[in-house]
Amino acid sequence: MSTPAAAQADSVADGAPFAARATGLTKAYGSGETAVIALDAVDVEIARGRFTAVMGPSGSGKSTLMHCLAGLDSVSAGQVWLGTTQITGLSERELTRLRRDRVGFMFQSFNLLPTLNALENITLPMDIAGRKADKEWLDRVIDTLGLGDRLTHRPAQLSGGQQQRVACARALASRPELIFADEPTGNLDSRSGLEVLSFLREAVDALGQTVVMVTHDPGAAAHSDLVLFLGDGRIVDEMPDPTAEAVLERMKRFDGIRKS
Ligand SMILES: Nc1ncnc2c1ncn2[C@@H]1O[C@H](COP(=O)(O)OP(=O)(O)OP(=O)(O)O)[C@@H](O)[C@H]1O
Repeated sequence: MSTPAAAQADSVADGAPFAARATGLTKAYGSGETAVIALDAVDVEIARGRFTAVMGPSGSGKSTLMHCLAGLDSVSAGQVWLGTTQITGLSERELTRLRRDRVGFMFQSFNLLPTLNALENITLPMDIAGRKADKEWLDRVIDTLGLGDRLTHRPAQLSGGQQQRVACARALASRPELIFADEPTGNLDSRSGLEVLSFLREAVDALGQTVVMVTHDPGAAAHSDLVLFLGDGRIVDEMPDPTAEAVLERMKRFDGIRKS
């Protein structure tokens, strides 16, 4: 979403005021009478250098929105841009390259490789792409995430919170334009979850990254700058500078609609 502050913070390599943008984004699964409209003509702008949370009831289209914005899923209608690049219409090969070069992902399951140590896991996507890490940036990410003394540990030797921090460092390592996090605290105890949220916040505030996070947790959403609320495949509300209480109250209104 555009705000004056976000517009000012726009120091973008490719000159686009938004990290991602969609217009008329529609996604249908199946066809005919059994078709499910997961996203219904959504217009959305993800401000650069900001932390955006996406919330809404189960089945409201949160993951679908994230997947379509990240070029992980095709759209049925509408346009999606990453920076100034229109990604709708790109070939699968072009999309793979774009995701690899410009997008970072964090999922609920950390997807770390058990035989590699923390540092090897962090640099794996770049190693696969044949790219050299920017050492200064990598050191800063590792330092910010407090992983300096854990780099030679394998995932089994790390706590859940530490593993998720490694996954966070992996998403940040190539300095992507945009990081998508899908329930990044879903599998963590509350202390580790809080740690990861603080680091995502830090990635935005100290490192200037852009983060989009799907979550069910009002406490997690309270770490963001802006919450987008999805209902039945549409963006039905938004809340700048959210608090956990205000988000919870807003979510209750979805329950009220369902029960009435
Ligand atoms: N591959 C698929 N095939 C058919 N329908 C799908 C598929 N993926 C999602 N859907 C449907 O699209 C709608 C939106 O799903 P989506 O996973 O985006 O919701 P969500 O808000 O992320 O839900 P949750 O909070 O439960 O993860 C749902 O009705 C879902 O059943």
